[in-house]
Amino acid sequence: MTLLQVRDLRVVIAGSHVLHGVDLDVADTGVTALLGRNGAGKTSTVKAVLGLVPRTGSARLAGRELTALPTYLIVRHGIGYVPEDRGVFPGLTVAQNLRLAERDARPDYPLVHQLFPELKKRERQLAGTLSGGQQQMVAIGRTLLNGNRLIIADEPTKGLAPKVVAEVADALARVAERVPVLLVEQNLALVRRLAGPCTVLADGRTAHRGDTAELLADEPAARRLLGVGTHRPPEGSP
Ligand SMILES: Nc1ncnc2c1ncn2[C@@H]1O[C@H](COP(=O)(O)OP(=O)(O)OP(=O)(O)O)[C@@H](O)[C@H]1O
Repeated sequence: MTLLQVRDLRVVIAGSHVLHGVDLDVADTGVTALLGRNGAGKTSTVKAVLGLVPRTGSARLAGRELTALPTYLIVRHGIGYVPEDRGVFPGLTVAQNLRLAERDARPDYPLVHQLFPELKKRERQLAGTLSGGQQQMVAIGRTLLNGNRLIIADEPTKGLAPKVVAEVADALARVAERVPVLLVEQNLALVRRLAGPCTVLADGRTAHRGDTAELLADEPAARRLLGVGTHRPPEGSP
C-alpha cells in the first residue's frame, strides 16, 4: 500500500527549474529509497513535500493533499524529518534537544529510549559534544517522540565513519519496523540492506521506479541511473 503519493512535483527556485515532474510512491511499511546522482533533486523533492520550497503538483499523505498546506500543518499530519545537516542544537543537551521536538501531549520517550538507550544515558550531555552517529540518533529520535506516520531521512549516514554508518543502519532498521521511512541515501550497501521499493531521480525527474534489490543487481542500469558500480561490499559493511 502507498502511504505518500507524489505526482508531477515541480519546483522553481530563483528562476531555475529544479524539479520538472517527480513521481514517487512511499510504501506504508519498511524503507522506501529515494536515489539519484548528486544534484538529481532528492533533497529538493523532500523539501517540496514538506513545503519548505514553493512547489506545484500533488503530494498526498494517506489520501490527504499536502501541497496546499504550510509546513507546520504538514508536519502535524505526521511527517518526521531528519534533515541532511541533522539540525541538532549543539549548545543544548540531548534531553533539551528532544524536549524542543515534543509535539504530542504524551511524547513517546519510552520508544525513543528503547530504540536508542544511548540517548537516555547521555541525556545531560551537550549535543555538540556527541559523535556524528550519536547526533544522528538524536535527530532520528526526535521524530519518534511524536506519533508520526512517516519519517523522511535525508542522507543520514553522510560524513560518518564506516563503523558509525553500520550503527545508524541498525537504528534505521529498528525504526522502520515501527514507522515507514523514506530514505535519501548515497550509500548503496546501506540501501541494499534496508530498502524495498526505490525511486531514482535524474535531472529533476523520476527516471526509474522499482525494487531496490533488482535495480542494484542490474549493474548496467544501476551504473546508468546512479553513476556507480554496485559490486557487493566487503564483510562488515552495513
Ligand atoms: N536554493 C537553490 N537555488 C538554486 N538552485 C538550487 C537550490 N537548491 C537546489 N538547487 C539545484 O537544484 C538541483 C537539485 O539539488 P538537490 O539538492 O535537490 O539535489 P540532490 O539530489 O539532493 O543532491 P545531493 O545528492 O548532492 O545532495 C541542483 O542542480 C542544485 O544545484
